[in-house]
Amino acid sequence: MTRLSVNINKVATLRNARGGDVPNVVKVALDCEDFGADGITVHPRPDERHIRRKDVYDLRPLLRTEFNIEGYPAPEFMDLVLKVKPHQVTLVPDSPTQLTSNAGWDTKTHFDFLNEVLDEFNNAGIRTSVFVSTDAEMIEYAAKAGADRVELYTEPYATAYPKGREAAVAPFVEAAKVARSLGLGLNAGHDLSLVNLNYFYQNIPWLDEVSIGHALISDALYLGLERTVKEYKNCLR
Ligand SMILES: CC(=O)[C@@H](O)[C@H](O)COP(=O)(O)O
Ligand SMILES: NCC(=O)COP(=O)(O)O
Repeated sequence: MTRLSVNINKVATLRNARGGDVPNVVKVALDCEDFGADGITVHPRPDERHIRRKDVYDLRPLLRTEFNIEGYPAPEFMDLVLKVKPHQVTLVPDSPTQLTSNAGWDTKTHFDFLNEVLDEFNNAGIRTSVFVSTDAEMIEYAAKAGADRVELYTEPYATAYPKGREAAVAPFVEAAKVARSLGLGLNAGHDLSLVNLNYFYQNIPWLDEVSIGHALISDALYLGLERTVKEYKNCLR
């Protein structure tokens, strides 16, 4: 089964536009779970422009599904994750001011750093995932560094999909095979949508998890949250 983890960053972005507590991030997360989501993802950034540290603490005791925290492993982030102890931490190589994630790790260049960080999370009993491109060497070094899983950065797939979906998915199928041969679990995310998700899943049915935020929350404006979560779940069958 491929799990759907809903990324609720965009819900927090909307809330923060006015201050206050509308929409309520915790309620939306719990509703996503009720509507069929298998997990909740947050990506707290250092400037707290969407998910705040407080949201992470508020969510932890109330979630009933898997909690995935993504981010760059700066000391503040590591401290937060080690205190909150989510089911999974996903390491992303974003700089503090970055608009959104736009690349996977160079796991070879940053091997020693990743190895140290992964050790800390592994010792704390938190499943680890490393955000990578489809480059086989990057996946191999993620495994050597101690990752339990890799998350494939799917923006290039989403961008190439309208021009030709077979060519778009081909490097991801190869990367997924490399990950499987190394015994790594496999996640995917970034710009996945109702348009491109089912084809991705059909080609890589052994995917463990997709995390989806931007398109899903945008679709919910038209379809409503309940129908949207169900439609994304249907894409994973
Ligand atoms: C790692 C990844 O692809 C997502 O977490 C993405 O970066 C979402 O972050 P934003 O919602 O800040 O764009
Ligand atoms: N890990 C990817 C994620 O959580 C959501 O990315 P996006 O759907 O907001 O592009």
